[in-house]
Amino acid sequence: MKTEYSIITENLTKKFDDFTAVDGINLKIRKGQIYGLLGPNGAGKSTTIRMICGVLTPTKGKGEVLGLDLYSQAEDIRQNIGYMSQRFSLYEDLTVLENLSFYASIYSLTRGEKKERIAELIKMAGLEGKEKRLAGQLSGGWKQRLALGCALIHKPKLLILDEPTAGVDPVSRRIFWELIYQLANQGITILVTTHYMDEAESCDEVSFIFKGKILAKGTPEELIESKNANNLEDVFISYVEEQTGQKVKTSFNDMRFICNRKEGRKK
Ligand SMILES: Nc1ncnc2c1ncn2[C@@H]1O[C@H](COP(=O)(O)OP(=O)(O)OP(=O)(O)O)[C@@H](O)[C@H]1O
Repeated sequence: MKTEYSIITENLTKKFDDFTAVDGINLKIRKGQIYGLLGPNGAGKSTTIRMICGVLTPTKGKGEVLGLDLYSQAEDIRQNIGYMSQRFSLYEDLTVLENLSFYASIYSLTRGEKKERIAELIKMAGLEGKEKRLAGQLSGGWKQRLALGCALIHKPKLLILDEPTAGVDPVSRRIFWELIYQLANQGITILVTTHYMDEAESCDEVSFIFKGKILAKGTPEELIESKNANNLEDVFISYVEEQTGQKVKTSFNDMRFICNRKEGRKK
């Protein structure tokens, strides 16, 4: 498989007993790309990610991550990627510094490397002055950036983010995405799942997953054009409607209109 790609999967499939959660997924993610996986709840995004991270063995198909085989080199994959889940994987009763230090030990950084890297990451995450705060006492946005720092401690070339901005405020989301851009500009490949369509539009390429299958993939511009839509949210809804045969009743604009009318009636 070619080395210009950080992730390649062919017919990647995962079954849980008789249920097929991921059904023949083909991905080619170039080095340095920000790649988004989109899809409704239960579509199979996290299961796909867990296979790519080397924590879940596929039922069928093949794949390479950073040139490493998904089956025979899963442990090497786990060591070489950065992973951040929506639950942030922090130790809430440890301080900011202790969390970073803990992750540095897991990846066997030397004492010198550890000190230097932790200082870099504290700065990157804007956590200066908060080093001695317990992670559990940080607000959502700070926790999120600390978790990102922990995921980057060993300078991974591939960063995998599973709904990293779920539950954080809009300002924190923007700050987080600025960091993501900076990392991509440094050549780090980023695979991210999100339910936020503004975030999806910030990706270089995206795939829509529905019931374990990829329905469409391309740049956000290509997908918007292909459906003659105004934005990725409308494209997403259009695919869901096609697949379920059910019309999603109203756009947000229509809803605002309906609410205004109701307000009007009350007066
Ligand atoms: N360990 C498991 N055993 C059985 N079924 C599972 C398991 N893990 C996931 N599933 C099922 O596989 C399907 C896909 O789940 P997955 O978590 O990958 O979806 P998702 O797209 O990440 O959803 P969300 O957006 O809600 O996080 C779901 O129906 C889920 O219930």
